[in-house]
Amino acid sequence: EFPGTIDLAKNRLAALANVMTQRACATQSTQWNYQTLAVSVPNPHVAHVELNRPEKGNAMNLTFWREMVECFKSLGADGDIRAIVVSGRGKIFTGGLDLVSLTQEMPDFFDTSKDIGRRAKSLRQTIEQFQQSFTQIEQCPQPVIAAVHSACVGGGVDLVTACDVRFCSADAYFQVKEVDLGLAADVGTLQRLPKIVGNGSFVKDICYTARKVYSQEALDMGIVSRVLATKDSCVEAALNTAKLIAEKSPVAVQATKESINYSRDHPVTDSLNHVRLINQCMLQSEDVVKSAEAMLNKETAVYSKL
Ligand SMILES: CC/C=C\C=C\CC(=O)SCCNC(=O)CCNC(=O)[C@H](O)C(C)(C)COP(=O)(O)OP(=O)(O)OC[C@H]1O[C@@H](n2cnc3c(N)ncnc32)[C@H](O)[C@@H]1OP(=O)(O)O
Repeated sequence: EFPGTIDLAKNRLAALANVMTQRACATQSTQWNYQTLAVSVPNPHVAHVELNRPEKGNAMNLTFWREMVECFKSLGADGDIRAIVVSGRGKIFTGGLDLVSLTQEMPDFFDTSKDIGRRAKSLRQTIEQFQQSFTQIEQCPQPVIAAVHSACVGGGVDLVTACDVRFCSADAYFQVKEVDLGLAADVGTLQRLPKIVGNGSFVKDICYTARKVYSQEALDMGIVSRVLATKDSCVEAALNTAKLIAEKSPVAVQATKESINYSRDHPVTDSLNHVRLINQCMLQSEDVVKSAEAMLNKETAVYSKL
């Protein structure tokens, strides 16, 4: 009877909902304060982690290695976050291990006055800590999407191989650069890349030669699943994919990540048993009923915080 009044009320409610969503996103993003990473929540339930040393080519110093663990532990434990995008600020995605910090912040590496056994032990601990920086991405329950532009060198390849999904821009290249520095890659590439691309000859080709793999070859060989024209369109595509994931049941998505990752490292029979154990719990989730009802009623299901 009062169509004008009803429309007005509807518009006000929509505006209010919009403001509340923006406030929720802003409140969430203030809890992550880092020197080498910028974390924001551009869409509800979606976190965007940007490597944030653009003036240093997002090179990985000691602070970065520590903050990656803190950041992904914190995001992983956040029941409001359902998908995460990782990209790099500035001209390049990352130049990898900070070669300046290697000499300035990690003097133990080169201190020949110390006993070899003690130096080796200290180095082993450092490598383990650095490995954890990227293993934390794999262990975080939410899917992580890498959006790579321009150079992704050394530690950058270690980082993106720990992510669940990789997109890149047309100008991107991947370089397993370690042999050029006289070392074997040791923070994940040699372990994860063969399982991503499934072509041992290609993996050894690029790891022995440190040659650059440009976007088209990266797509052909399965390092990435999409190539976008520019950095901006690449980040946008990653955020859109994250948004799509965030609309699904977080129970279903996180169990899916856990099962795929487990199956990568175990025989099929063990993996089938593993998913049985997950689903004997998760099939009882309210999300299953909600999803079925929404499907039958041609509605969109809304899932509660995990
Ligand atoms: C326990 C071990 C754990 C991990 C091990 C990881 C191994 C590796 O990561 S090996 C790879 C090491 N990285 C490199 O060898 C790359 C060195 N950088 C470059 O070759 C180039 O910078 C580039 C990545 C090709 C980018 O070139 P360009 O686009 O021309 O930019 P630049 O002007 O060169 O760089 C801008 C700015 O960033 C600094 N920078 C870039 N990468 C690094 C780095 N890896 N370490 C320290 N600094 C880096 C570069 O010096 C520039 O800074 P200025 O102050 O302007 O000089």
